[in-house]
Amino acid sequence: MDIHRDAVMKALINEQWKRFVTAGEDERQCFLYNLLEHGKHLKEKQLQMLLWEPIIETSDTTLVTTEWAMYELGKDRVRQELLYNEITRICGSNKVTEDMLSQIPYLTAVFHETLRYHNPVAMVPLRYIAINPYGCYMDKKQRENPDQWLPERFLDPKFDPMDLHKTMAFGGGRRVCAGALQASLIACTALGRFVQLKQEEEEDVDTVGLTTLKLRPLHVARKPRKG
Ligand code: HEM
Repeated sequence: MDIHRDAVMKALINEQWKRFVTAGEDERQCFLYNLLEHGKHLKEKQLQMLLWEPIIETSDTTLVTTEWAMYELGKDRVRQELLYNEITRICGSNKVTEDMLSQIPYLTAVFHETLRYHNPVAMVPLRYIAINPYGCYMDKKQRENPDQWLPERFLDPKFDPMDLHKTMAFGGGRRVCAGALQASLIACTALGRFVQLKQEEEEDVDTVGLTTLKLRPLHVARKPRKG
């Protein structure tokens, strides 16, 4: 793991460093440039870890939530159909975009219910105390059927549709997640697109081929098998 991480971070830093040489002032306004410019005392490993952590914490949480939502929808044909119909009603044959999300409440409900049911951050540190969200979410006194994945619970009028903090997934207080809106937009748009793709192009999508091409260089993936 260490070797892979080091190799990826080294390649990423080198790539960006080359870009910074020709980039304008505006394009240099980023976390990495500031680290490289003002963190000359940092060892290479420290630099890599400072970069690695936010990448993983922001992309892993969002990706894992999207994956769990797809898993739950994949198991639940009825709710998958419901979501598909709602998306089609709003978007027609167009692809889901971020600006349409506020009109598709079931999609955001799927996102929030997935955060509740498969919380990607197991412990939420509120600095002086740590909260166990799973314990709170599964409390039968607080929620009906807490052990079931039921997105409709977040359609209850007691929840503000635009509230990103229907669960404790993004923490709270001063250190509340700075990317909650972005995570919600990315995950919901991706989910919406996957559901559209699944229903409309089910027959055409060669998922095995796609994965193979992504994971292996093209010339290797295309090499005909012997025998
Ligand atoms: C589903 C996805 C995500 C979840 C569940 C999540 C959860 C959290 C939690 C619980 C914290 C608070 C940690 C603490 O109290 O120390 C946090 C902090 C933070 N998150 Fe997220 N996060 C997600 C996605 C993102 C994304 C996409 C970004 C950026 C684009 C982001 C940026 C941040 C930042 C910068 C902080 C630190 C805030 C601070 O300490 O002032 N997060 N996140």
